[in-house]
Amino acid sequence: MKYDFIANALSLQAFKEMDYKAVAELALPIELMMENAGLHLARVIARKASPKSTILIGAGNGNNGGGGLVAARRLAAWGYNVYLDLPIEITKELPLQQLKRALLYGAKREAIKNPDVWVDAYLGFSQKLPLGNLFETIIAKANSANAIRISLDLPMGISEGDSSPRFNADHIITLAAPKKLLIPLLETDTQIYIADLGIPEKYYGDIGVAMPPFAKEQLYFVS
Ligand SMILES: NC(=O)C1=CN([C@@H]2O[C@H](COP(=O)(O)OP(=O)(O)OC[C@H]3O[C@@H](n4cnc5c(N)ncnc54)[C@H](O)[C@@H]3O)[C@@H](O)[C@H]2O)[C@@H](O)CC1
Ligand SMILES: [K+]
Repeated sequence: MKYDFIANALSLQAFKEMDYKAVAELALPIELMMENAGLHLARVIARKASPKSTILIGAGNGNNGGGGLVAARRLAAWGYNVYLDLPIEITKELPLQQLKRALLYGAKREAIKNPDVWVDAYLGFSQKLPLGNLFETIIAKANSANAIRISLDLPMGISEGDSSPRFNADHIITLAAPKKLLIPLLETDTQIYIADLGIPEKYYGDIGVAMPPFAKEQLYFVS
């Protein structure tokens, strides 16, 4: 039976509670989950890119950005041409560490104008709307670019309680569980994947939902 995205979708609040509980109880460092998130993201990007593609990874000063920077590092290691768009100074410890690594691996700090692939790891589940001018300008440029657009976790511009311009993702790699905020996108051409971060099945069961079928597919393709 197909996994029911809608029946198992979580509010952001419920998702964060499950996620934080697993982190606290299982001694799971965020950095470990970020490494998994970034690798899943990099795998999807690598499938969509060609060896000559230019890949622009937009990263913000948070854990969503940190995941994007892990992907930048992995892709650079595989030989891809990786560029970084860092509209906000990266100051927080984890994303800063990931930035240092990505640069050492050869990613270039340059917001190129016409990338073949444009990755949105600018903001994730802690984004506050309205986004503000800086990010709205990036969204306008990205949405009019002739690029494959890929978002990590939640596209920038999608959050609870508001509507805003949003990064028009062709592909979304959402983390660990389906999110209610993504349900309207099931009716569109956007392709959604759910990536396993290693949260045990029990944590899903405890809040009354089913874990995506990660035992078989750790990067589960929804539609
Ligand atoms: N267990 C976890 O919490 C994990 C989180 N991960 C990733 O981390 C993301 C959440 O990370 P964070 O909580 O660090 O936050 P985000 O990366 O979503 O946002 C970063 C920061 O941006 C700032 N911000 C929010 N709205 C803004 C706006 N409109 N303009 C300018 N700045 C704004 C906030 O200060 C926020 O803390 C998830 O979406 C996911 O991608 C994963 O990497 C791994 C595990
Ligand atoms: K994002």
